[in-house]
Amino acid sequence: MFKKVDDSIRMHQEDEDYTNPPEEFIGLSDFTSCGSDQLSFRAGDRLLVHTKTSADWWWAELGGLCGYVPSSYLKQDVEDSYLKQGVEEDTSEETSEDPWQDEEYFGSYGTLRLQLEMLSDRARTETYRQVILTNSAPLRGKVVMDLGCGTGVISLFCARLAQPKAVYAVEASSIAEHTETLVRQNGCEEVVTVFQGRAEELELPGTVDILISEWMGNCLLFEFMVESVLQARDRWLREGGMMWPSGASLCLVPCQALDYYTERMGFWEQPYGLDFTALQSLAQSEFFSRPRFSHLLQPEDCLATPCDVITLDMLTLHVTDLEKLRGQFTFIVEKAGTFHGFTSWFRVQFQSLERDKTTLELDTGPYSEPTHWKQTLFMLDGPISLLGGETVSGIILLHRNPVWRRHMTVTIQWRISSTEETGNCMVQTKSFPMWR
Ligand SMILES: N=C(N)NCC[C@H]1O[C@@H](n2cnc3c(N)ncnc32)[C@H](O)[C@@H]1O
Repeated sequence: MFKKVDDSIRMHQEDEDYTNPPEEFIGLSDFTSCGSDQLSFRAGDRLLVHTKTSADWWWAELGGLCGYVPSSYLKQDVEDSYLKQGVEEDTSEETSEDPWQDEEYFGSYGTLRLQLEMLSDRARTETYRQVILTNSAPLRGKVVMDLGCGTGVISLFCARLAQPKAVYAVEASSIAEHTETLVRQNGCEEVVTVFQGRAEELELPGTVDILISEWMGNCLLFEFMVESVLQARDRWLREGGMMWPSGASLCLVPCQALDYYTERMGFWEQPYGLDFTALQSLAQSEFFSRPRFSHLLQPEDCLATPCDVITLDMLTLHVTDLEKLRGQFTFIVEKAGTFHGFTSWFRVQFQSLERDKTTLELDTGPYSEPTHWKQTLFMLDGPISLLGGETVSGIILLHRNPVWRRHMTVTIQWRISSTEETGNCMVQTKSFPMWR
């Protein structure tokens, strides 16, 4: 909860534009402050927003306290604002927004562009093929659900490389209309049945022995398709059945990102001999306030040994666990360099159907063959020079958006302490909306 006013905050209040009276907003969900200048509130609280400092963070007041609040957690007080503007209250628009954005989401997956990107990802697709191939014997006679099958490639692997009793290929986007044809053209129609629709809404012929899905998004969870997988597990996976992937880990490392920093920030130093540094604060807000997807981290830019910060067991994970996931880290900086930010990626494991057989893994990190996800970069506001030997420790919070259910905010809190550090070192924190 925000308590003291330090210089930046005081400067901010002096900037207050008093010609614009504060607007009243209502909290859509609880928000717990992740930094000393943020303001916690509960769903239903009525906050006064004084300044919309940026698209994502607003300066607000509640009960005499002020602080930054995430704009995506607030809803205009329709009664109040419409009355002020004398606008006829029309909630139809407000309620028509689908929090899952399914039309846009499944619309994009109905295009070959995304399906091609996933199929062209050799490391991804070959891993799933190897999982089927190495488990072909125990797959005999089993019933498999392939959730989000897309073109059906995993289902076809099952039918062609093993002898399952049945494969239920479930796909909500319009690509499913073509999947039926692909199943027939590859002679798998006896085994593979395509079900077009959202997995949550479908009736399957019965329970399944294995639930296989390629559900992972950037930073592991973006899109939150994992919720659909867990719902399907709870409804269709038989007791003792197998989840593929069986486990998932989110990995993190402090890193250099000099090329990206130079390209987006350094550029303004002297373009064409001119001084454009006045644009650098805007550049920081525009380029560094959100994660950068598809960042290709070079191994030599890792400043420490990466670590798993969040680990999920797909058999025991609950949908409610997805609201807030927390991990912690302690990195020992292994070489001198510039700390530009943190990079994250994920690994997923496929436990063998046969006891004590090898667990296969898909690692999307910088030390493995690149995948279409690449990695996700979280840039600090400003680079920090490190000598080597320092400790970078802290926590990472994945806070699912209570309104936009495929989105989340990643908050990283860290402190840098060096061996000769005396007294308390500063704890830094930064929140990155992904994307709302
Ligand atoms: N990040 C990913 N791996 N995305 C793959 C998503 C694939 O699964 C499909 N899909 C996602 N959620 C669902 C669902 N609840 N039901 C059926 N298909 C789904 C989607 O249309 C696409 O073909």
